[in-house]
Amino acid sequence: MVTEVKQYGATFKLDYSLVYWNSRLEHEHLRLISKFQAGDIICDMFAGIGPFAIPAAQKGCIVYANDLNPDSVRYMKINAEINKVDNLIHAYNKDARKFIAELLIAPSSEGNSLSNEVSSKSCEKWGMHENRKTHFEDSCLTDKVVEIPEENLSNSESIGQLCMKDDSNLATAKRSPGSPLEENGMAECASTCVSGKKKQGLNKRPRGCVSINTRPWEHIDHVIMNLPASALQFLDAFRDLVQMRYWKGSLPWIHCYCFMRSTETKEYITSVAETALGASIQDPVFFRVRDVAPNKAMYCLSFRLPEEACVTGDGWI
Ligand SMILES: C[S@@+](CC[C@H](N)C(=O)[O-])C[C@H]1O[C@@H](n2cnc3c(N)ncnc32)[C@H](O)[C@@H]1O
Repeated sequence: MVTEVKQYGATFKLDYSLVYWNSRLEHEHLRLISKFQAGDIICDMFAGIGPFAIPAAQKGCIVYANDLNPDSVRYMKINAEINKVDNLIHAYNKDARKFIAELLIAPSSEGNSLSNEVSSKSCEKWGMHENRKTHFEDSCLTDKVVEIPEENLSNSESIGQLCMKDDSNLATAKRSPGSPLEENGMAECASTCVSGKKKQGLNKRPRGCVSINTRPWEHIDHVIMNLPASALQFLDAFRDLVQMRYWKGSLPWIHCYCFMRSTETKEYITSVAETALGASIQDPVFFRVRDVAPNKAMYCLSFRLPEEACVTGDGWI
């Protein structure tokens, strides 16, 4: 049965029989999003119909959101449109390991750039249906301008500080022609122009426009992993994935949801995460989300991806 629910000002259309929805997570969605800032690049590996992705995009974040369930992705796209943030959310329907590997894979060689034609094709594939295609093609090949209320830009994110070099050819991603990214159109459309001004149309460039051209293998601010029963095991996907020679700025925060039984400890959960990552975690932060049974609670384990888990040399794996 298709229904509509509201959370923190966003509307979500969904069919309970086809997709996951838990209204008891509303506070947790809000808590995590409160840590994001306009312009942040967010990667949601288990996005469902978008309860993290959509409010994050409403805040002005660029979101790469994935779910294995095609119905979830279908509703996520519908909800992105309903909430008018479809220009900030890039939706994928893949297994989470494949998704993160393809999103973060770095170019095989500098200067091996694909043509605009490839980017355009990728963007066509990204389109939800025919009448959206022009919009996505346009937005991939030119800057996108989105409307963000002034109050969503904090003082530290004044337009001048956020503004980066304009690069409307971001879509010409440096990929080898055989890359799966070419086929799937991943990471091609991250050139987003964020405007603090109200009432700006798509592809119009206002004065004071903020352009964010960072590609996901260069920088991601936060990764969300809300699949509490097994997200810890998915951390192995990050082993040797980020290449430090391409990475700009701090490594991402990973927010990995998990269950903890009363017989288990935070140290034990951390050790499970470290084993999966193949690296030690510095200063893990645990947040108790809710009790799910008398002896079992849901937690969010947050930590910065350790450099030890990344490729630090010049080598290409
Ligand atoms: C607990 S729900 C979380 C959904 C949403 N993030 C939320 O907070 O409500 C987990 C989601 O992970 C998806 N999922 C399960 N296994 C997956 C996998 N291997 N790769 C990607 N997504 C997966 C499910 O379809 C489901 O939508």
